[in-house]
Amino acid sequence: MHDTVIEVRGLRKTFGDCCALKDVDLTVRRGEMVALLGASGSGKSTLLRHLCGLHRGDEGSESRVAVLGRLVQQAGRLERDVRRTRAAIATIFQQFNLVDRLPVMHNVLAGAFNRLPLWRTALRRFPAHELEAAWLALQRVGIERCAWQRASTLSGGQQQRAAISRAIVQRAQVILADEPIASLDPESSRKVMELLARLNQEQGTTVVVSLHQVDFAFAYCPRTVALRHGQVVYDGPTAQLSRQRLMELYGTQTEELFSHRVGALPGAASQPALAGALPAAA
Ligand SMILES: Nc1ncnc2c1ncn2[C@@H]1O[C@H](COP(=O)(O)OP(=O)(O)OP(=O)(O)O)[C@@H](O)[C@H]1O
Repeated sequence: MHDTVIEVRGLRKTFGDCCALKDVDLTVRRGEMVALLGASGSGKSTLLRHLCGLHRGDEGSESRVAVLGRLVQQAGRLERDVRRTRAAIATIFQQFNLVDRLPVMHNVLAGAFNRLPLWRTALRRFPAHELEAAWLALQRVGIERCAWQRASTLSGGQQQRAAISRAIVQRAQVILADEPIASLDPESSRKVMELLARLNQEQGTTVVVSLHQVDFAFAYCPRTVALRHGQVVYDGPTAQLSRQRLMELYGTQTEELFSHRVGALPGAASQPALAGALPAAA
């Protein structure tokens, strides 16, 4: 068993004349829940997409990404058996990545595709134990009543919970969540973050979640990695990210990182030390 689950070394990504990631180094250990914080355009999505091989670093650069002890990419080239590594990584995106026209149940069962023969997934003939696992996963996130609705009929928060159910069925060891709460109301945001935190605490799933709002990082993520202009500018305990430190890191962009009252977040109540580090709500 590898204690290091995510290892990024010298990751560099250039889009045209925009250097989106500049020699990023990152190590995430098994069972961590890490917030990836930064203003718009700081490189959060780009970094997450490199972790699962949806983006490749600059060719010929020193860039190296390994997940669960297996190489994902090196020097801008994807590893040949990246699919095997991806099978253990669940991705949850801001724009709910479900198949709209399919029932929620079938979307959740997609988490089992990696271990089912192709004919079963093509004909949607799922073994009883997989159906049961999907049902239990839907129960766990509290949307089992929506199981046979089309995914498109769910609210944004319910769709994110369906995506979390799919990650459960996938038995993912790593969840990469790219601004999963960006378009949700505060109550739905809280539910989604609580579910991610519970998976992390109860099953030891390693979670890296990019967030716009620092308040949610304080409430749910013990560690924060903060990006600015494609560089890691802070990597450490979220509790040590005072408002002043954020001002130093983000300057005029700081306000963009605060959008909710942390007092409204139950998780924050259990971390009173963090609340003192937060600014008064606007
Ligand atoms: N496919 C692309 N083509 C060109 N430029 C891109 C592409 N993807 C990202 N970029 C640029 O890379 C930089 C980092 O973008 P990224 O989406 O990673 O930021 P982000 O921190 O996730 O932002 P947001 O919070 O707004 O989603 C930005 O300047 C963006 O314009």
